[in-house]
Amino acid sequence: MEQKIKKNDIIDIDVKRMGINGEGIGYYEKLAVFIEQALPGETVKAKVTEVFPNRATAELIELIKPSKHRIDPFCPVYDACGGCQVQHFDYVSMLSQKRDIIVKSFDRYLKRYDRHVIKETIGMENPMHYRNKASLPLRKIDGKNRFGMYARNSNQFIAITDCGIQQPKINDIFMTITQLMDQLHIDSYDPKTNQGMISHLVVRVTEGLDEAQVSFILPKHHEDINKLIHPLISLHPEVKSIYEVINPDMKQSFFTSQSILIYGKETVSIEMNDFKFSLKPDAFFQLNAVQADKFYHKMLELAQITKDDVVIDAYAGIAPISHYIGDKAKKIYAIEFNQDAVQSAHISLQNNDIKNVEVIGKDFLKALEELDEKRIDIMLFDPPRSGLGEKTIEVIKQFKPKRLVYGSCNPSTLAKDLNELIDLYDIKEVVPMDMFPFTSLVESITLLELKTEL
Ligand SMILES: C[S@@+](CC[C@H](N)C(=O)[O-])C[C@H]1O[C@@H](n2cnc3c(N)ncnc32)[C@H](O)[C@@H]1O
Repeated sequence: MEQKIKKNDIIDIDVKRMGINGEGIGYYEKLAVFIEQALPGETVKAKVTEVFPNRATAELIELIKPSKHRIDPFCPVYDACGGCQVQHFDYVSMLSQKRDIIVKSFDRYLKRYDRHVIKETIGMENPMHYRNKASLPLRKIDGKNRFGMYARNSNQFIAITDCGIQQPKINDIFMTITQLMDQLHIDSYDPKTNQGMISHLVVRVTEGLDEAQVSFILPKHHEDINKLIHPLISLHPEVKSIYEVINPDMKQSFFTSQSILIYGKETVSIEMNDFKFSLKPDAFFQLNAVQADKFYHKMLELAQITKDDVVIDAYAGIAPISHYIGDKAKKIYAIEFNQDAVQSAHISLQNNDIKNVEVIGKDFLKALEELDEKRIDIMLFDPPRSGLGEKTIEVIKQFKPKRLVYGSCNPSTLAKDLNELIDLYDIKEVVPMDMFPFTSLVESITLLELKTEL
């Protein structure tokens, strides 16, 4: 079908809602047009950048009628950097947009549901400086090593000096390391020229115990990396753990099996809800600890666990959910396939003297296949963005736990998964949770109860 608009057309358009990537969406002759940085309620002039059969994209060129919720972004490189998507929208309005993104996903993918089950988004009192870990590329620019981010929708490097969503200590450590590299003539690796030494830095800082872990990511081993250790720890004694990670192709994640401890302890410690967690560099830990604590408490509240319940903590990471449940359940199986996370979970459960959790270091489906347990009362899920998927849903239908608590970081896969479960389960409550302020990411927790009439 021929579209009414074509590339480079300039259009005036009313923005109706926000898409999952934080863009404004308006309709031109029924065609959805996605406009970056346009806000719901605005009328804008936009230049069409691409036209596809079912949608178009456009670039905002003028605000004809701005939203009263539009604000000035706090970050000087916000327009270029791809890290945040919604700094131009006031925080409280964005919280209700996050709920709306879930509503729109449910409208699209669920054959039936009651909108009232979706509650208000739980936000942060102070949404700045929440990230406790950053994995950033390095580049040498005008003779100096810099850390940065990639530009929106591209791999163009944008140098930064400070980031308002990272904890200040992370910014300080990045700054110190790049300055030390300048002094010691250690260069950032440049993939275009294949020259230099360090391609990325991963820095994690821990709440409560104020420890830091630094991982240098290098395409190949280099002895000179050791020169950075002593100046770094004398300037930042909180750095308790340093790794050299050899990653020749950067295809998958930063961490590879060649992660070598070059200074200090294998793990750093974080305190949350009176638990002390020990983190290896590649172990998943929620990036926003303040919200993570609320997230786990909410999961626990919705799960309504009793002393007789056998519980599965699926996609467990270092098993924080199992820690929060602790002796409220009869038995908990924490299932996680990342071995760094599994080791961290074992150490943490032992340190916190939690005895009724069995950590199974396997793929979720394999673990359930081998599980010698006839009855599972409650399953708590916290999967990656791809959601549960068909096979996991089959397993749920086979075990039929009385209650499912589903922590999700992707409203689309959540809605698709729920659609496969609603013949067997009632959706009782969906609680959106803002784990990543100033981004368009939406997390939520859903409580499902097995239908009683079945
Ligand atoms: C979103 S994280 C949640 C971790 C944990 N619940 C927390 O709050 O810290 C998802 C975890 O699932 C793990 N994972 C992903 N796919 C898996 C699978 N098929 N089987 C077991 N674990 C898996 C990942 O390694 C990751 O640690």
